[in-house]
Amino acid sequence: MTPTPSSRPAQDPTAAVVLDDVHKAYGATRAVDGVSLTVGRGEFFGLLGPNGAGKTTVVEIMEGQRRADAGTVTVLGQSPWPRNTALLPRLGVQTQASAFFVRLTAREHLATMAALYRCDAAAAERALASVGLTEQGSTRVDDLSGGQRQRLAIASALVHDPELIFLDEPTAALDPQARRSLWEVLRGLRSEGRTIVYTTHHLDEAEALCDRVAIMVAGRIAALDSPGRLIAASSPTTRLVVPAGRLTLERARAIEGVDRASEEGGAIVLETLASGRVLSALDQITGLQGVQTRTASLEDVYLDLTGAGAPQP
Ligand SMILES: Nc1ncnc2c1ncn2[C@@H]1O[C@H](COP(=O)(O)OP(=O)(O)OP(=O)(O)O)[C@@H](O)[C@H]1O
Repeated sequence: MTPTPSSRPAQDPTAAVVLDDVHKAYGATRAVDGVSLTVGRGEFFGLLGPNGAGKTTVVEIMEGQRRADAGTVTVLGQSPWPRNTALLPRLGVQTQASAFFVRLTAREHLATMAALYRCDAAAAERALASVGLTEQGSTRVDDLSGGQRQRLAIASALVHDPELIFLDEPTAALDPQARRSLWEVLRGLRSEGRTIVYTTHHLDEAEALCDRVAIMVAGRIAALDSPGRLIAASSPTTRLVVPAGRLTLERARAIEGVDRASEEGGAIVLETLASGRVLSALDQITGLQGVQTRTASLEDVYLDLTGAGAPQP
């Protein structure tokens, strides 16, 4: 289905998840404070926000691990609470602290997971292949690299072919290469049309992978849309980066059309709403060689929404 840009729940009975005005408090802490959202079938949906924003609590409520204090929660057409055992096999859950049978091989581990879900060994083999671990099938879980273990954790969440998958920071603690290679696995899941709720602190990742993202701040949804639309709707400011030693801050600030100038690692960063005018002034002063234009990213949107007073990781 086509994702809806609105943060209000669509009245779509076939949606994977519909939250309507969901609240959850722990004592005086309003962890979730009126969250409404819809995750469409086949959607790769990102949940972003600083530490303590309420992401985990929202996911736990969707998974049926926690009861919402108020509001309605519908997951695959059903209420996940009280714990709905008919729903559980339809969900796949990967957590940051995934439990493994460490003395088994990757293949044996998945075969055990498959058996727990009453699936056959072919299901384990398919899950192994879908995360690119077939070659490591005979490697003991203990001997897998960090990136391979994360793949195995994802495969464990996929083995029973669930309709809805929750992935919680699967790329946390991976080196940049392993992270990028896991992106390919995630892109593969996306192209298979799986419905995924994806929690991450990596904004580049959310921008690259997610159909839509919800940015949570202090228990509420501060923004919800596709990364592209969020970026397009954000500040129209362009940043021009002039290499070190070419321009003083004072001179930069005097250029007509420059709203703000700052120094970043020796380079001068100019913020402007009139990039054409400023670029031609720069051309006169220092030449344009090496001058970079930085367009807005999801990170800019995120920092705008969460920057002031928000708890930082
Ligand atoms: N079991 C609990 N008891 C009391 N307070 C809790 C509990 N779980 C979470 N909280 C509080 O609720 C708020 C939301 O926490 P939550 O873990 O949902 O946020 P989060 O966005 O997932 O954070 P992180 O990115 O650090 O995982 C925080 O203030 C947290 O301290």
